[in-house]
Amino acid sequence: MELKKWKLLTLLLPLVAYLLLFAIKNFSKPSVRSCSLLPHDHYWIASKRIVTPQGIISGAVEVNGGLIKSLIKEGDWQGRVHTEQVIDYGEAVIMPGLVDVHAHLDDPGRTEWEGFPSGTRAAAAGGITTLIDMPLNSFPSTVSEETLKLKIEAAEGNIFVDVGFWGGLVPENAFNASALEGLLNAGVLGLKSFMCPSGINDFPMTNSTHIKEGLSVLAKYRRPLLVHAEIEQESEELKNEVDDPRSYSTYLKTRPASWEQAAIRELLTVTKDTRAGGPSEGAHLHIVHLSDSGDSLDLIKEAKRSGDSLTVETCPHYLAFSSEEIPDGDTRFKCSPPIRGAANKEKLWEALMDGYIDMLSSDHSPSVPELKLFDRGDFLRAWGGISSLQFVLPVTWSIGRKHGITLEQIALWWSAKPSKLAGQDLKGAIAIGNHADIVVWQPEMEFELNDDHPIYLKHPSISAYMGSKLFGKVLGTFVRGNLVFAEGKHAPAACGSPILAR
Ligand SMILES: NC(=O)NC(NC(N)=O)C(=O)[O-]
Ligand SMILES: [Zn+2]
Ligand SMILES: [Zn+2]
Repeated sequence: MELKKWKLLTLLLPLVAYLLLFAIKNFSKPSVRSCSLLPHDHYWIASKRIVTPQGIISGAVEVNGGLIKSLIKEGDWQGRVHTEQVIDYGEAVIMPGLVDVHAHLDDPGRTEWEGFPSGTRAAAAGGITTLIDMPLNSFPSTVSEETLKLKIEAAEGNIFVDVGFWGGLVPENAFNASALEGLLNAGVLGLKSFMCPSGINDFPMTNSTHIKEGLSVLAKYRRPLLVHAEIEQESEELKNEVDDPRSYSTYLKTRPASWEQAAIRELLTVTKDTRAGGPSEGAHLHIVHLSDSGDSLDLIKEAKRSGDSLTVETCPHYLAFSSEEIPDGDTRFKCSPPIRGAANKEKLWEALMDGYIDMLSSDHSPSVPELKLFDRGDFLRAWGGISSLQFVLPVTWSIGRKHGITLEQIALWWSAKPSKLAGQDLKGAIAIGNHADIVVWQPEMEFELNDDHPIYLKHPSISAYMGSKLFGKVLGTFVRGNLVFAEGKHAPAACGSPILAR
C-alpha cells in the first residue's frame, strides 16, 4: 500500500512541476494593465486635429487590440462610439508616433552612457513610438548574428517603445556574403557603415568597395544601407597660438564641408548600381545626418534625378543651432559632421521644405558626462554626439513654425518617410489597419527645459537643449494601443516589441 502511494507521487511530481513552471511563466508576463496606463484595449481617441495622410480631420480614432480599427469623422459618431471609452483630447494634435531611424542606445555594454530602459522612456516621453538602434556604441557592436542576439536579449522586457536594429557593415563582414546574410536573416532592418573613423574600436570604417559589396547583398533583401558620409581630407593646419581648442571654430576647421562632399561624391559612384536595371537594383542607400547644404546637397539632387535609390536625413540640431552661436568650451554641441554656419542652416531648411532632404532623425548619441570634458571645454578631445531623444518633436516644431512648417510635414519627416526606410509598412501613419502608434501633443503649449522638467535621458546635463524654451508638449504616447506615457507618467511595464525583419 505504502509503495503504491510513493509510486503515484513520483508519477505526479513531473506534472506538478510542469504546472508550477507554467504558472510562473504566465504570471510573470506583464498583463495588459501594466503595459498600458489605460484599463482597456478597445477605445476611441478624439480630437479636432487628427493628422492623417488625407489631411487633418476632426473626429476619433478607434483602437482595438493594438491596431487602428477605424477613423470616424465628427458628426458620424452617433451610435458608433461607446462614450465611456472615448478619450477626448479636445484641440490637441493626434499624430502618428515618431519613428527615429538613428539613435545610439549603447545597450548592451555601455549602459552607463544610455541604455534601453532610460532611452526608450525618454523616447516615449517625447512622442517617439519606434526607434531603430545603431549598431555601434554598444559593446559589442552589432556586426554578426551572434551580436544581434545580444541586442535582442538586452532589449526584451526593457523597452517602452518598439525598437528595431541596424547591423554594421564593417571590413570584417563586407566581403563575406554568408556572414552578412546571417545577420540579415537574423532580422536587422538594414546595414550601417562609416566612411571615416567612428570613434569606436570595434566598428572600423569602410570604403566604397566594401559599400558596393554590401549593396549587392542588400539588393536581394530590399533593405537599405545607411552611411555616415565623411571622408578625412587634408585640412587646414591648426596653429597653437590662434586655434584654441575651447573655441568651436577650431573644431569646425578640422571637419570642413569638403569631408562630406568627398564622401558623397564617392558614394554616388556606387549608388548608380541601385538604378532600375542596375546590378544592385532593390538596394537603397541612405545618407545619415547631412550637415553640409552646399555641394553635398547638389550632388544628392543630381543622383536622385538620375534614378539612384537614395534618401537623406538631417537632424534637428543642424536646423536649430549655428556655429556662430556656440559658446567657447560648450562641448554639448560637438558632433560629427559638425554644426555649421547660419547661412548653411537656412539652406538646410530650404532643402527640407523643398523635399530634397527626405526625413529627420535624432542621431541621439550620448556618453557619460566625463567624456564631454566640461572642465577643459576641449572641442578637439571631447566625445562627439548630441543628446536629444526626448526633445526632437518640440525642437522641430519650435524652430519649424518660424519657417512655416505644417503638422503634415512633421508627420512626413518624422513618421511616414522613416517608416518606409525601415520597411515598417504598418507604422508611420494614422490609417486603418496600422499599429496604433500615436502621439498626442499640444503645439501651442510652451515649456522650459529646466531642472523641474521631467527628463528621462540618463544624462540630461550633456544635452545642448537644456535651458531652451520650447513649444509643443507631449500629452500622451500610444505604442500598439498601449498608452505608454501620459501626463509625466510611464506605464508600469516595458512592453515595447523588438522589431525583426523577416
Ligand atoms: N560613434 C558615434 O556615435 N558617432 C556619432 N557621433 C556623432 N554624430 O557625433 C555618429 O552618428 O557619427
Ligand atoms: Zn554618424
Ligand atoms: Zn549616429
